[in-house]
Amino acid sequence: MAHLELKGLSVQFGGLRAVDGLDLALEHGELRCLLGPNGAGKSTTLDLICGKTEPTGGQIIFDGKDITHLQEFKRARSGIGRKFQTPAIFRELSVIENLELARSHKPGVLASLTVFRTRVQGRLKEVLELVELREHIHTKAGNLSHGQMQWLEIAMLLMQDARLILMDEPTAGMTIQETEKTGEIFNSLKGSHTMIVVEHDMGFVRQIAETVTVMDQGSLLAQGSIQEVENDPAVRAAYLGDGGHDDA
Ligand SMILES: Nc1ncnc2c1ncn2[C@@H]1O[C@H](COP(=O)(O)OP(=O)(O)OP(=O)(O)O)[C@@H](O)[C@H]1O
Repeated sequence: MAHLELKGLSVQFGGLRAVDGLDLALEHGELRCLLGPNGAGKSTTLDLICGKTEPTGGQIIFDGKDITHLQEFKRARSGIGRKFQTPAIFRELSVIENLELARSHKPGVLASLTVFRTRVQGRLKEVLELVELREHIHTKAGNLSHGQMQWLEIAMLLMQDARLILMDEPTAGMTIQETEKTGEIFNSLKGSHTMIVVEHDMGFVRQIAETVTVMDQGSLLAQGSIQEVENDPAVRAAYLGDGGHDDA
């Protein structure tokens, strides 16, 4: 059974079909890169999956359940995490306080300020090591580098037990080293977390890609391995190639 399935998913804004009959299926633990020209409907697709936008047609099935009209907070509770370009971190709190707050919002865990005294062990330790913030637990989030802030937000989603993580241009504004580290983080989440990554940086896509889906004008244009997609004439015409987006 697919972890996430979109069936004929559509949304119309006035006369514009931003997402138009999109079919997509992701296996458990799969990392899917979502590519396409500006305005193709990629961010809107993520908005539809996390419940920020209500579809005008089609279905969203997550973990075998129809969540098409489920409220956004209930989707978050059921394990769908969304990372936006501007990280949703508390800049005045330390790294560890941000992570403890994220954990305390997990269903079934009582929110309590005493959690701030929790020792760095178990899942928290694992997550801190994954995002290389173990040495920065007492640093104010607002004083972290741009890349570290993005990783902290990913860590927060992991502490909330997000099992499907939706990411919109996660490497925007990152240095080459930060981008590479982000790729390593994503690669190590493969298998245990299902991810959709909207990305324009083709070098980064090559670092992390398994299956790539290309959208154009709200619909699926092509799907396959990075090589298949890069050699597809329709993709080259709409997105890559001359005047396109091959910035690798
Ligand atoms: N809330 C909204 N109301 C009206 N139009 C919208 C809304 N959200 C998105 N759109 C339009 O829907 C289309 C798809 O936008 P979307 O942001 O999903 O594209 P995208 O593929 O993510 O593009 P980019 O790569 O530039 O981020 C665009 O034409 C956009 O202007």
